[in-house]
Amino acid sequence: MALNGVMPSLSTSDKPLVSDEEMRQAVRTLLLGLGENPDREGLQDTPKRVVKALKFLTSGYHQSLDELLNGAVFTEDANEMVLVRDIDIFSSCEHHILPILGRAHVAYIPNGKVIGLSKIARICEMYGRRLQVQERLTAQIADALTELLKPQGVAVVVEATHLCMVMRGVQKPGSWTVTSAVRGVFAEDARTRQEFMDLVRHNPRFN
Ligand SMILES: Nc1nc2c(ncn2[C@@H]2O[C@H](COP(=O)(O)OP(=O)(O)OP(=O)(O)O)[C@@H](O)[C@H]2O)c(=O)[nH]1
Ligand SMILES: [Zn+2]
Repeated sequence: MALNGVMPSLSTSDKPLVSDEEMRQAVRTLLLGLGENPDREGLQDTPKRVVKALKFLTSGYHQSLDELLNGAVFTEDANEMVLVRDIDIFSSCEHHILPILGRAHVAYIPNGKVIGLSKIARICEMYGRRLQVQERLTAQIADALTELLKPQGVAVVVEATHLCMVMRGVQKPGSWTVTSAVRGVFAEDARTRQEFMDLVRHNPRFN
C-alpha cells in the first residue's frame, strides 16, 4: 500500500543533484561572503559540519510513512479520543533556514484502528525535519494520520516560536505562533473540537 500520497518523499535511493563536495564549497563561499577566513583553524571543518547538520535537519525528506510505521497499526474497537500532547518540534523555516521550535498536540478518534503512540511523535519528526512553514507542517501531520487510519477525525495543534522572528527581522522573542488542522468529526462537531482544545490547555503534570 502506498502511504506517501500526503506529501512527496524522496526515497533513500534518490541520488542528490548536488554532491556533498559542492555543498561544502557553497558553505565555504558563504563564509567568505561573511568576511570570514574559512581556512582558520576553527572554521576548517565547518563546511563539512554544516552540510552534515543540514542533511540531518532535512532528513525527513528521505523517510516514508511506510518505513516509519513499521506495521504498528492495530485493529482495536476503540471509539474515544486519543491525544498525544507536548511532542517536541524542531523544524526549519523554509524562508530563512532558521529553527522553528515548539510543541505539537495530536489527537484522533479511532474508527477500528489505532496507531502505536510513538509513531505519532515519529510522524511529527518526519515532517519537522524538512524545510517548512508551520501551517503546512500542521496540515501534513493531520493528513498523514487521516491517510493511515481513516479515523473518525484528527486534530493537530502546533505552537512554535520562529527564530527568524526572534534573532533577526522583527525581533520578537516572546511571540508564539499557534496553528491547527482539524479533519473529520473535529471539523464537523464543535463539541468534539472543544473537548480537544480543553485537553490541550489542561496541564497534565502530576505533582
Ligand atoms: N505563514 C508563515 N510565515 C512564516 C513562517 N516562517 C517564517 N514566515 C514568514 O515568512 C515571511 C517572509 O517574508 P519576507 O518579507 O519575504 O522576508 P524577510 O524580509 O526576511 O521578512 P522579515 O522576517 O519580516 O524581516 C516573514 O514574514 C516570516 O515571518 C511560517 O511557518 N508560516
Ligand atoms: Zn523564517
